[in-house]
Amino acid sequence: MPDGPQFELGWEEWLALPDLGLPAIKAKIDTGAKTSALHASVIEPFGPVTSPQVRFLIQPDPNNPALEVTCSAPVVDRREVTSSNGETELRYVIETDVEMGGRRWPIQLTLTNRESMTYRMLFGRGAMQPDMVVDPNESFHMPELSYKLYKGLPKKKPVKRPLRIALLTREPNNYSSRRLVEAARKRGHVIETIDTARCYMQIGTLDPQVHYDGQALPRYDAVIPRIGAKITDYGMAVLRQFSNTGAVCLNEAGAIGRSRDKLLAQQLLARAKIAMPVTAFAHSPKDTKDLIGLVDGAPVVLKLLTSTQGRGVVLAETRKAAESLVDAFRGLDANFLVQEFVEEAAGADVRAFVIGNKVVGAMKRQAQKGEFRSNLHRGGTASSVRLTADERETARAAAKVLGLSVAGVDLLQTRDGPKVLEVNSSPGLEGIENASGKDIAGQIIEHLERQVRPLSSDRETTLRSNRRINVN
Ligand SMILES: Nc1ncnc2c1ncn2[C@@H]1O[C@H](COP(=O)(O)OP(=O)(O)OP(=O)(O)O)[C@@H](O)[C@H]1O
Ligand SMILES: [Mg+2]
Ligand SMILES: [Mg+2]
Repeated sequence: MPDGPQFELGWEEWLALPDLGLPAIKAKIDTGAKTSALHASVIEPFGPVTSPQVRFLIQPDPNNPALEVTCSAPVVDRREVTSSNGETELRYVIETDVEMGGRRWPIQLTLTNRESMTYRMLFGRGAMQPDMVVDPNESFHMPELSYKLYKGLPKKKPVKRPLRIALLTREPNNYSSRRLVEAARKRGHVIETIDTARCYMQIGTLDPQVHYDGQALPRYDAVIPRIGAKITDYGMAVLRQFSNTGAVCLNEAGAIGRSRDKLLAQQLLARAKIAMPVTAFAHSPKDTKDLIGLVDGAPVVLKLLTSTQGRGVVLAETRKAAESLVDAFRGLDANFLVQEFVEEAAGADVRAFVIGNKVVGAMKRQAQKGEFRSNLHRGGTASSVRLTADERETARAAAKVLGLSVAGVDLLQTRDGPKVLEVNSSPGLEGIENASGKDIAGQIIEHLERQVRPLSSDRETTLRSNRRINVN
């Protein structure tokens, strides 16, 4: 440690990033991290090959998402960074000045758009000067700043203009795709249908692109993912690449992944105290009896994890039947879950359609006589329904926990209130539009319009150029 007076930091500090136009940021000081990180969104590269830049959006105040600042900075690198939750991400690295306690010096920052971080900035040891020490018991050793410093900065409004939208789907002609295309065109946007499975990409460039049929796709303002269960993993990779190009994704790849992994989704919902039917999973065949006991014995519902449209969902009325079914599924090497049978739902469930933290429509599906599965593909019928406040709140919360901005939340109506069956990240539009009589496709496009940021003039340069920059 150097002699002389030390520059002592607490474990959280206010600082400024003047070159980015950020007069006040609350940062977590983290000597366990080498690299510093800034929580940004809508990260997009621009500028000439010789001096690449990146533009991004910052919401400095975690409690005021309406406060947004658009920043730009020179890119010095792209780097693989593993964050504290273990996920590895390819991030832009920028260099900019930091100001703290009357000092100003250049630091390197990576840009990440992980959702919901309490601190907008992580100040790592790589950014610390030789005489700096950190007192883990103290907060705010440096002079306190305030978000009030942002007052007077010009406000950015979402601009009404024709958007360039990509609809990622393998089924361009189904009802949902046709309605989304129609709704986008009606509102003056340009929308192209793109087959997810035909997209390919080169990873690790400063200028991410998605290729299709021998050509680089243009930059889209927004992408609507309608990713089928069969290509979830590849579809998520394609979507992440689109996100890297600066496109707004209607649902993020991570959120789609969380909802598709039924075990993970159930665990996340349970952790958020969202009511669900009692559910159990096991891996070893030795635990069959105990597994059925965990959900209180027969009758139970067994579900193949790869099931869709009700096909892999069976009711075992007796314990014996449940045991033989479990054994049969095991013999087929199938992954499945065992769930308490909610008899009073009486063959009905409720689909709540969530867009941007609001339930915009709902329908009740009733199974045909002698059937407990209400799926429309199994002969169920749909009708419009008015949800209770509890049902609306449960649906909204379930979508939020998984990070989905558009979701179809399926609920069973039980004696103890609504219980979540599952959350769909690409909910179909046909049943809900017909039953509710609402223009759900139009509302989805309207939601996208609110998410897309205004263009600045130099964005046009990026649109035209087809350059590719290798960092190494
Ligand atoms: N625990 C339960 N108790 C009573 N009824 C149930 C239960 N689980 C499912 N059902 C009925 O069976 C139907 C199908 O179940 P579920 O939605 O879980 O599977 P799925 O439709 O095959 O999956 P996906 O919706 O992903 O295609 C539900 O819509 C509901 O009507
Ligand atoms: Mg279902
Ligand atoms: Mg589903």
